[in-house]
Amino acid sequence: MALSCNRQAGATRQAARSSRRAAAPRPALRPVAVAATAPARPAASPVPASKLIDGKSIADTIRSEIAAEVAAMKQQHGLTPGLAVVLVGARKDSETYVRSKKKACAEVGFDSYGADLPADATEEELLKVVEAYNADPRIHGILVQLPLPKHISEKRILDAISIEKDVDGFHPLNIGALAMRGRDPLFVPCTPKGCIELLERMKVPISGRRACVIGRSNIVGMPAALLLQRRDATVTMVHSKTPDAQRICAEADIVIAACGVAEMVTGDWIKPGAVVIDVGINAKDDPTAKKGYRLVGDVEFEGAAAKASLITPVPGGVGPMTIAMLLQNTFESAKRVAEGAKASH
Ligand SMILES: NC(=O)C1=CN([C@@H]2O[C@H](COP(=O)(O)OP(=O)(O)OC[C@H]3O[C@@H](n4cnc5c(N)ncnc54)[C@H](OP(=O)(O)O)[C@@H]3O)[C@@H](O)[C@H]2O)C=CC1
Ligand SMILES: Nc1nc(=O)c2c([nH]1)NC[C@@H]1CN(c3ccc(C(=O)N[C@@H](CCC(=O)O)C(=O)O)cc3)C=[N+]21
Ligand SMILES: [Mg+2]
Repeated sequence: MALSCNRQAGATRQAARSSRRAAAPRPALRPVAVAATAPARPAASPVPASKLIDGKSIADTIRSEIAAEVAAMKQQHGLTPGLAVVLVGARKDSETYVRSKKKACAEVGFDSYGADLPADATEEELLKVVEAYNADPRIHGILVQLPLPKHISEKRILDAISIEKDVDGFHPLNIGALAMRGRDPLFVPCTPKGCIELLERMKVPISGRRACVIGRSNIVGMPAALLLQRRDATVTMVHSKTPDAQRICAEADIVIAACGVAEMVTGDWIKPGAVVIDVGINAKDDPTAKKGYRLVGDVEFEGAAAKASLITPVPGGVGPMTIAMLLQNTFESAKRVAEGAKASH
């Protein structure tokens, strides 16, 4: 097992890289010249920019807001938020996500800690790591990257994470509070929280609207539906046993697609003018792409965009928001410590 911390060389290197990036001049907004040489999207795409929800750019804004708050926290309280990311095994996609989470931490000024366990690590070994992080005052958030290898009980591991450090928001006590009126969870799961944040920043009204959530997983669909309901939407969840999912979806003003089936939601599923949030991340073979594949969502983008008033792209939609919300949750956790606030459950 390798326990590591990026405080020294890693953090400095990342900070240097991010400040270089921040210093790089942005191209001036000159529509005529720009449009003539470099259209914002490929010319083949009929989707106008005014329909796009730019998750990447909204996430960048949130990250710079957090960076400023972290600097103030360091000054006022001498406290640096710390996030621990635990990876078991070596799935390529998980390694990529964990890397981008640690990089995002460094860029906003957090310390990040990591444990990389081999794929054959035992449940007991993983529990020991979680317990060490629960007890470590430098750490305000613990994320155990999912999925875990089959021989380890996700339930047992997620239940072991201290709810005060459960920045993924997956602990049953946090989910339970999310489901109940008059209660507030300590943390809301990052991906659904990011979906709502996109709707709010785009000024999409939620109260009184019909919403359809496609998928009911513990980490995306179910908490997304709870969040919409808390904002007074009338929510229908559809799943793999729903016979008429398309008809139900076509009545919705807001669609959150999280079914894990590439491009399943076509234009026929979308009511004219609806707002479409595509959570899906799927690799699709594409011989013209550098890696031989490209990422597509659970929504067939161009067909759905033709009907929608607003739509998130993949990549560049919900994904970057998930990471921004993870940073936000970790910051909030550190702030509770800084302010000595007792966790309210
Ligand atoms: N952008 C991001 O930050 C993140 C993206 N993702 C992506 O979001 C998607 C969903 O992830 P996750 O929730 O973990 O996936 P899961 O596989 O855990 O859940 C998928 C859900 O979709 C339902 N479903 C499957 N097939 C259909 C169908 N044909 N019609 C209707 N519903 C269906 C399933 O139904 P049932 O319950 O009956 O099995 C299940 O509830 C994936 O593409 C994943 O890669 C996930 C996490 C974060
Ligand atoms: N404990 C835990 N918490 C998670 O939050 C969690 C997890 N396990 N397991 C896997 C899923 C998936 N997930 C994503 C995060 C960021 C992007 C993301 O940044 N996507 C970019 C592109 C990424 C790329 O290019 O590969 C985008 O959509 O633009 C995607 C997916 C978090 N998850
Ligand atoms: Mg899953």
